[in-house]
Amino acid sequence: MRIGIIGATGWLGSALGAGLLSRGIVQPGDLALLNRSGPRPDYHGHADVVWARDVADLVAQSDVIVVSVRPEDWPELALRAEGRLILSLMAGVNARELARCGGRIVRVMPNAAAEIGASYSPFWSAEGVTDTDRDTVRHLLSAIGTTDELSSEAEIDLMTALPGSGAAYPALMAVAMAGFMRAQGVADAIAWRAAEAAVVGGARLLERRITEAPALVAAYRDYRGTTAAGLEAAEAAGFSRAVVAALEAATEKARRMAEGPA
Ligand SMILES: NC(=O)C1=CN([C@@H]2O[C@H](COP(=O)(O)OP(=O)(O)OC[C@H]3O[C@@H](n4cnc5c(N)ncnc54)[C@H](O)[C@@H]3O)[C@@H](O)[C@H]2O)C=CC1
Ligand SMILES: O=C(O)[C@@H]1CCC=N1
Repeated sequence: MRIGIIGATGWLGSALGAGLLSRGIVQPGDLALLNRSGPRPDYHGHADVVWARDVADLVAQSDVIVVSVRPEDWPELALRAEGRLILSLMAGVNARELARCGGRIVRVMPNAAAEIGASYSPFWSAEGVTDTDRDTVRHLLSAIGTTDELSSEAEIDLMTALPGSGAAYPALMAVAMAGFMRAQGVADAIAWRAAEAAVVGGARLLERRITEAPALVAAYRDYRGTTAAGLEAAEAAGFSRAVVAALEAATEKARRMAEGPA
C-alpha cells in the first residue's frame, strides 16, 4: 500500500513518516512525501522515499493520503483525491469540509508524543469508510502509538483539547515549578532537575496505572504533611478549575475552527 504524507517534514508528519519507516509498516519506495521546502537527500535515514512534485503528483502516487498541514493551510491545498482514504490530522477542519476532496474521510487526533512512538491517536470515520479502511488506519497509527475509534466527530474536538495538547500542560507546570525554585535562589540546572523529578518521574510512576491517580492523590493527602498542604493550596488557588477551564477553552476553539468563519 502506498502512503502519501502532505506536510511530511512538519512536527507530526515527520514523526509519522519516521514511525512508518522504522517499523517497516511502509517501504521507502511506497512513501510519497510533500512539503513546502522540497526534497531532502535523507528522510529518517532513507534516500529512496518518493518526493512528490505537487499535491496532484502525491495523490497519483498514493492509496492513502495523510493531511498533516496546519488547518489554515488546508484551503490552499485544493486537494482532489477521489477514491483515496484520507487521514486528516488537522484540528478544527470538519469532515464536511474535508469531503470536498472526494476521498473517504478519517479524522485522527494524535499528539506530539508521536515523536517517541507514544501518541494516543483516537480516530473517527466518516460515512463511506470501510472495515478494511479501519484496519488500515489502525495499522498506520501503530507507527506512532495506540488508538481507539471514536463514535462521533464531536469527540474529535474533545480529543483535540486532550490528548492533542500532548506535552503542553506538563511543560507549563514544569515552567512554573522551575520558576518557583529559581525565585528561591536555587541554581538553574538544579531547579529544572527538581521540576523534571515531579513532572517526568511522576508521569512515569503513573504510566499504565493512570486510573489509580485518585488513590494516589488520596494517599498523599492521608499523610497530612507537606504535599497535602501543597495540594490543598493548589486546589484553593483553583488548580482543578484551571485544568477544566483550559480544556473547555481548547475544545471551544476547535469547535469554532470547525464551524468556520462567522
Ligand atoms: N503538533 C501537535 O502537537 C499536533 C498537531 N496536530 C495537527 O497536525 C497538523 C500538523 O501540525 P504540525 O505538524 O504541528 O505542524 P507543522 O507546522 O510542524 O507542520 C506542517 C507542515 O505542513 C507544511 N505545509 C503547509 N502547507 C503545505 C502545502 N501546501 N504543501 C505541502 N506542505 C505544506 C509546512 O511547511 C509544515 O512543514 C495540524 O493541522 C495540527 O492541527 C494535531 C495534534 C497535535
Ligand atoms: O494546538 C494546536 O492547534 C494543535 C492541534 C492539537 C494540538 N495541537
